[in-house]
Amino acid sequence: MIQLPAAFSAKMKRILQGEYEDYLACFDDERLYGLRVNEGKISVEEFLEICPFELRKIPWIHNGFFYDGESVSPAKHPYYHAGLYYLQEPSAMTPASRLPIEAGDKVLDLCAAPGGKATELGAKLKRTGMLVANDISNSRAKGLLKNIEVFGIGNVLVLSEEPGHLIEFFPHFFDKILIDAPCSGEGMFRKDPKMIKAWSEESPEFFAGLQRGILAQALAMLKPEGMLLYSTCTFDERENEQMIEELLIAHPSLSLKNITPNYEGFTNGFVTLTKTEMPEIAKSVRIFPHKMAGEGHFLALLEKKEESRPLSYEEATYQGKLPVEAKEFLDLLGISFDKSRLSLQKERLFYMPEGVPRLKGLRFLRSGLLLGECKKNRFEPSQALAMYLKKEEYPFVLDLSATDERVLRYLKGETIAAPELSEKGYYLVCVDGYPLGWGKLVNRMLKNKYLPGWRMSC
Ligand SMILES: C[S@@+](CC[C@H](N)C(=O)[O-])C[C@H]1O[C@@H](n2cnc3c(N)ncnc32)[C@H](O)[C@@H]1O
Repeated sequence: MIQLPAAFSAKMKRILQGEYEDYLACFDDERLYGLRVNEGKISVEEFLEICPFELRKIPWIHNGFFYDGESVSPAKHPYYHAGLYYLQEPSAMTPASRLPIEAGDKVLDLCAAPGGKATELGAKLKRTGMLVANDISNSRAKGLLKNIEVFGIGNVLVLSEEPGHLIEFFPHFFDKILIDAPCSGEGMFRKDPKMIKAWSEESPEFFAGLQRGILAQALAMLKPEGMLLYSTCTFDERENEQMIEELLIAHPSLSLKNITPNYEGFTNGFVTLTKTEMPEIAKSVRIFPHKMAGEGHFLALLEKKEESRPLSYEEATYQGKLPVEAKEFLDLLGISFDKSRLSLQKERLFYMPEGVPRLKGLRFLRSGLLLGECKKNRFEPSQALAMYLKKEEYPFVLDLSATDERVLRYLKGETIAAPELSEKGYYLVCVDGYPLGWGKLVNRMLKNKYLPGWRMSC
C-alpha cells in the first residue's frame, strides 16, 4: 500500500472528493511506457510498417503509442539512435501536442530540458521558422541539445539562461511559447516514488513563486496574437488554476482557449478551485491517472489579444563567406542554402534560422545547425548535419538494414568493412534509410565518424 504524506492526501481528498479512492487504487496499476514518433523524419504510417516491437495507440496523441517496457527496450534499437522516436510518459506528450504550431512560427520552449516537448515542437515546425529551447540548468541543457540534434532539428537556438535575461533579446518576438514549468511534481508520485520523498507541504507555494516569475517573463516575449501553453505535472491549485486565474486578472489582453482536440479522459480545470469562481478556467485541462492512462498533469492555453507593435529587436547579419572545401561539400547536398544565413565562427560553420536577433551576451549551447568544421584544406561534416539530412539529400550513402550486425558496431564507434563501396570520402551511414552519422571510406573500410559522446556502450 502506497504511503502518501498526510497533507498531500488531505488535499487530494478535498480536490477529488468521491474519486479519491479511485485515485489511490491506481497506484497499483502497471507502469505506463510511451513512445512518440518523430514526424520530422518519418510518418506514423511508415513507422508502423517498420517498427519491430508491439505498439498500442495512445488515444489522445496522434503520434503517440504505448509499449511494454517490461519486455522491450526501444532505447537500444538503432531507430532510436536515428531519431525516429522519443520515449516519454504518455501524459507528458499532451502539452506540445496541444500548442498549435504553424509553418514559419517562432517558438520558445522556456523550460525545455531534456527536450520531451521541444523535440515535438521542432518536429512540428518541419524545418521552418525557429525553435528557441532554453533551460536554466546548463547540465540539463546539454541533454536537451543532444535530443534536439538526434531529432534532426536544425532551425534552433539552444540556450541556458535565466528567462529574465532573454527579454532584451526577444521582446514580443515569439508566436508560440511553451512553459512546462518546474513544479511540485505531485502528478509523478505514481511513476517516480522519489518525488514523494522530495515533496513537502511548502513545495507548491515555493514553485508557485517560481512559476509566477517565469510566466511574467514569458509574456514579455510573446507577440501580440501569440499563444502560450502553460503546463505542470502537479495537482495543487496554487500552481494550476489559481496561477492562471491570477494571470488573467493581471493581463486583460489574455484569454483562455479551449484545448483541442478534446479527449474524453480530460477533466475540465476546476472553477471551484479558483479564488474568484472564474468560469473561464474550465477551459484548462487536468489529467488524472484514475481517469485516463497517464500521470497527473495540468494544461492551460492562453492567447494574447493586443494591438500589434513594431518589432524592437535588431536582426543579426552574417558574412555568408565560405572556404572552398566547405562550399564544395555543401554543393553536394540537395538543400539550397540561403547564403546570408551561413555563419563561420572560428572553424565552425553554422546555418542560422531566419530572422535571428543579435545574440551577443547570451549563454547558448548551439546557435543554428552546426554544418561542420573547416579544417586546414578540408571540411568535416558534423553529426548534427547527418541527423538533419534525409537520405536522398546526400549522394554517398551506406544504407544498412537494422538486422545488419554492422549497425550496432557503427553505433559503438568501431571501424566497419564496406566492400560494397568504392569511392573515397564521406558516406552518410543510414539504418533502413534513416541517417545515423558519417563514416569516411579508406580502402573499403569505413572509418567511424559517429560522435564519440553519443556512442553506445558495449
Ligand atoms: C518539468 S521540467 C521540463 C521538462 C521538459 N519540458 C521536457 O518535456 O523534457 C522543468 C525544467 O525547468 C527548468 N527550470 C527551473 N527553473 C527555471 C527557470 N527559472 N527558467 C527556466 N527553466 C527553469 C528545470 O531545470 C527543468 O529542466
